[in-house]
Amino acid sequence: MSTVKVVLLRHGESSWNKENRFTGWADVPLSEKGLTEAKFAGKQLKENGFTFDVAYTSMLSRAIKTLWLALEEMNLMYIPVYPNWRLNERMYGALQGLDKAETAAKHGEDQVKVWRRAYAIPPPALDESNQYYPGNDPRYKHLNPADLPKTECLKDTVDRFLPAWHNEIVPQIKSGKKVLIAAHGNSLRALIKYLDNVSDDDIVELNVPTGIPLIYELDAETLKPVKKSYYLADEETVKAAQSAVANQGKKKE
Ligand SMILES: O=C(O)[C@@H](CO)OP(=O)(O)O
Repeated sequence: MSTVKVVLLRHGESSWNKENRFTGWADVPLSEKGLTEAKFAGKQLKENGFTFDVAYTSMLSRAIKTLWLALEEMNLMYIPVYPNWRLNERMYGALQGLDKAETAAKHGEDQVKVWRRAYAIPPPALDESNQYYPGNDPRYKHLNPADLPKTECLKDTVDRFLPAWHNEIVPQIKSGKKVLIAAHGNSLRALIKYLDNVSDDDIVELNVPTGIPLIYELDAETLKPVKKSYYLADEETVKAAQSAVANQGKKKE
């Protein structure tokens, strides 16, 4: 059976990850730590013998910059890079910009966990006057306004991500290209849910750390995983980074 590898990379720490604010489609930059994580991810990929023919990313700077820095480390700045809005982070609606711990103190940790991780329950929507409404952002001017979300649960993110997977990314993989996907915590959870067929309940507990490449080995025909995906880092580092993400929704003591 022939197999293909596809690599998923969540962007490095952003300034709002650092400040613990809900981000979604808000276009915030990488923090200093995030810049370092992105370069380190590229270094790790190179040292482990990975190379790529084509890369996909979102329309958001933190994922694009992560990809650029990783590709620079790998001497792969010449490969085609396709930014696609369908790979954007899950739209966090009216929560965008709010402090996660303060929101937990105000509405309760359980409610915040629902807003952060429930599969089918979206956070409150933003309206068109909100500074983060994507309809006011020139990068989305070619999109049908009906496609622009005002909030999303993970199910909505799955629904808008998968057309990019099936129509853009899969044909590249099938033509023998090695693909790197640089995206976001929740947009990658959407893809992981699909690839691993994770149940609606189990996906609630799945967290993706920043800046650590996640390797999928897929059957070249069916594009189903032939073994469990793995991060390019030791288990302890990954677990600590995943629980740090999970704990962002807790109140401050
Ligand atoms: O704020 C966000 O957009 C995401 C990713 O940073 O956070 P969370 O892990 O809370 O879904």
